[in-house]
Amino acid sequence: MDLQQLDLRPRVAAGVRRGERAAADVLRLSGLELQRLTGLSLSDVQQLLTAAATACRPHPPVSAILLHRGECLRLESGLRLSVGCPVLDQLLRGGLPVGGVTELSGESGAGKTQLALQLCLSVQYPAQQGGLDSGAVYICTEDSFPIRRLQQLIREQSCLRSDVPPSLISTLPFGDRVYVEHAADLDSLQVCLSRRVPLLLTRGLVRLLVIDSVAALFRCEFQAADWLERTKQMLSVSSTLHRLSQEFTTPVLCVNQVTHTCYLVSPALGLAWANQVMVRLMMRRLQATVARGDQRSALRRLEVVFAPHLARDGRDAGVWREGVRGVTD
Ligand SMILES: Nc1ncnc2c1ncn2[C@@H]1O[C@H](COP(=O)(O)OP(=O)(O)OP(=O)(O)O)[C@@H](O)[C@H]1O
Repeated sequence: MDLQQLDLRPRVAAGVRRGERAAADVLRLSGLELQRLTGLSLSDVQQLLTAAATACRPHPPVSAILLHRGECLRLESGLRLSVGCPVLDQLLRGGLPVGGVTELSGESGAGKTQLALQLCLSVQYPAQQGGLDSGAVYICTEDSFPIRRLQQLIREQSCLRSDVPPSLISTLPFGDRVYVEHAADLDSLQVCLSRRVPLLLTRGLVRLLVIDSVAALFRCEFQAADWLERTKQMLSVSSTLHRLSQEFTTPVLCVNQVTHTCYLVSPALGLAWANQVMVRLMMRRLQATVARGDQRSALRRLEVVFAPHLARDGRDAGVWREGVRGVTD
């Protein structure tokens, strides 16, 4: 934000021109430093600081009455994006939280991509059906986007979502509202997150951001000795994701891989990344199989590893033609 754009008294504006600082820089300086740089009095510096702080604040303050009337979506902590399956929604108390980063980790073939695709369709339903009435942006980092599987999931929506009137399902342009991006390295990811994704969010075209997978980028770009740079880049990506999620009340889903150490399977990227996610889910592929009609599936288990609002728990599930569904008996 340019300080010249602020609504300032002429004397203060003249002082600002002498100081040649941006609004964010001004807030990092003490009152005395600002007085020295601008030649302004203490009360003028106070006015300058108030104007700069107001300009830098991303959201206006919210009063209790606005919250009570439900007029501030951004602060409604209860808002969730349904997974599209009542059993899994029950585990997640309604689905993914809209403000924060959710990580879904698991071994190859566990079904992470299947669940992520399902969320890209679920987000398109109206709020009454657990959606957010908008599209999704899906950033692939390693594999190409599974377009044929997405088409199959779209065809099978009426089977998965028997709770939704078929007339509504047939009117939703599912395929048109999944925006696919490819980011093969960290620079492309940052460009995508800082330019293209905010455009889609600002225009209201998407209300879900998926990165599949986040580990791939950090695994291939850094050697063990580059841990400091790797951590810096990881924090930079995660802070961008948090900002987008908070600013646009949008759930962010990061698919992550796992590392095997002795007999332990743990999510990749270590503690530095673990501290950046709000909800960590883990999907496991078990030995047993389950049947449903004419279909068979390897049994999966979706577990909550940590979340501020959820207990550690899990549900069994299967991956079917129509998508991922919890198994109840
Ligand atoms: N059309 C389908 N019908 C039924 N099950 C399917 C279908 N397509 C994929 N699956 C199941 O999903 C599994 C693949 O899941 P998915 O691609 O989500 O794995 P992943 O956890 O993302 O693995 P990776 O980390 O390797 O990408 C397959 O092994 C299969 O069991």
